[in-house]
Amino acid sequence: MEAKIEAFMDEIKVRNGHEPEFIQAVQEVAETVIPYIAKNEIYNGKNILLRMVEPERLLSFRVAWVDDEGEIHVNRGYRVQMNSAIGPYKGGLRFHPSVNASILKFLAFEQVFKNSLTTLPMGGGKGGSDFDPKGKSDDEVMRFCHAFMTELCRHIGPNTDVPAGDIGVGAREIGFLFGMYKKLRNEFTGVLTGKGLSWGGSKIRPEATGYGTVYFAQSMLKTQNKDMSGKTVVVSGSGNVAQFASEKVLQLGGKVVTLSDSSGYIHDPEGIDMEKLEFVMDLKNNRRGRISEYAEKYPSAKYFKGEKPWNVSCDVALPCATQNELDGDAAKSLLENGCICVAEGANMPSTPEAVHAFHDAKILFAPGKASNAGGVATSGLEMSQNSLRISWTREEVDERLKAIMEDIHDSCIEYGKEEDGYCNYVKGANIAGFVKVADAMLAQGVI
Ligand SMILES: NC(=O)C1=CN([C@@H]2O[C@H](COP(=O)(O)OP(=O)(O)OC[C@H]3O[C@@H](n4cnc5c(N)ncnc54)[C@H](OP(=O)(O)O)[C@@H]3O)[C@@H](O)[C@H]2O)C=CC1
Ligand SMILES: O=C(O)CCC(=O)C(=O)O
Repeated sequence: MEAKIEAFMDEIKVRNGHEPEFIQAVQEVAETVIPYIAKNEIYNGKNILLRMVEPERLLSFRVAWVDDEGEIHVNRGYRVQMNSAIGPYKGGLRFHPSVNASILKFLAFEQVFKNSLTTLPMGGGKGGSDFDPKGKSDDEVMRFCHAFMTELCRHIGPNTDVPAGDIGVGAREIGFLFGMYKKLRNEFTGVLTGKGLSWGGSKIRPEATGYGTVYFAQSMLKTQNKDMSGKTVVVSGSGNVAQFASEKVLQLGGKVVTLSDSSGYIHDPEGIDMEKLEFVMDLKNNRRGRISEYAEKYPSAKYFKGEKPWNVSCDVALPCATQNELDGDAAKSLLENGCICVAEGANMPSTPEAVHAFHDAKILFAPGKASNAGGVATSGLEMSQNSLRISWTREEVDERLKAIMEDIHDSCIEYGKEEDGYCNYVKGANIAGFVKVADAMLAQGVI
């Protein structure tokens, strides 16, 4: 079996040799799905996985825009339309200077499995740009978003491809993108999710990724007759996912002791309560400041410049910032300090070495494609509400989100439980996500 996986990966490396993040994401899937294919006759000889790793379409385009001083800038825009076997392409847009084809292909590939797990009819895609919104005025961000959409609008639509937010793309950017789409196409449709509540957005969508991650962690803890109450929780990031994961932990009686950004982390041993979290939300969402300001405001906290929070002792860790932010050494440190549960809010935040360490220690570990699927699931609910032209209540959406996260947990258990009773959630998520997409691909023939 190892030789089979190696041969498959050799082929992937030849075609995508300069794309390390994409190769990393494919390797993780190949290790769990290829043995499953081998045992299941219907998938044999169909080259399904080889077809799944090749994007159906990869668009790259110039985005030219003018800054406040009248200077012209050029960025690169992308949309990776990875797989549409079970529904229109669906997945976020990322605006960050690190964005390139490798990062977007890894994200789009993971999105295919994640969207399949939600039980909703959504294919997988991802897009974005190397544009850096940091330090830009609202007018500059608006001009960039408008320029980006003048090209993207030709390739998306409510039944074709429905983008949303990701790193660097929040409510402000979705508004500018939606405005330009509506103007160019002269139609008011659910072409983007994460919209404002007065113009087609869904209640709970802003909260959904963070809340869903904690609901998933709660389901994992339940398998050991434990829950979030009284747990000390280390969170990384301080953006959308980190903020609402922290809020849900607090609501469930846990104690959040860290938050971070790309400059460093804060440790508040007294806990980040709701009032302190509201300060962070205003700092990050309105004033667009740095997390170091938290330690200036609250003397109970210390700021650690240039460091990550994984040395802080905790019961539960929620990496909610970015890919590969938690490496093998960080995993060792978490384990030594008593961590029993890791649920990824970010996409692929744990390196392969970290994942192996968690599995070897047999702690509860959930990969992002399962635990952070609440965001895209609620985007799917936003699409349903747009189609029906109705708006569900907060309670209704939250109940559906909870039910979807429980379903995903059940699927991971179904496909990931090992002989000794340990659940390998990575294996479970990969196989459960694969089966639905592969069956649809088989039914639709070689296209
Ligand atoms: N938004 C959503 O609905 C979903 C998001 N995700 C994933 O969750 C993660 C966070 O996204 P989201 O909260 O929406 O994004 P935001 O832009 O709101 O926040 C991102 C956070 O991560 C930090 N960060 C970004 N890049 C780095 C880096 N290279 N090193 C260290 N810290 C970094 C940012 O710090 P700084 O401000 O300094 O850049 C910020 O605190 C991403 O992996 C995303 O793909 C997954 C599912 C859905
Ligand atoms: O809501 C969406 O469509 C996208 C969410 C997303 O980008 C993700 O799940 O990583």
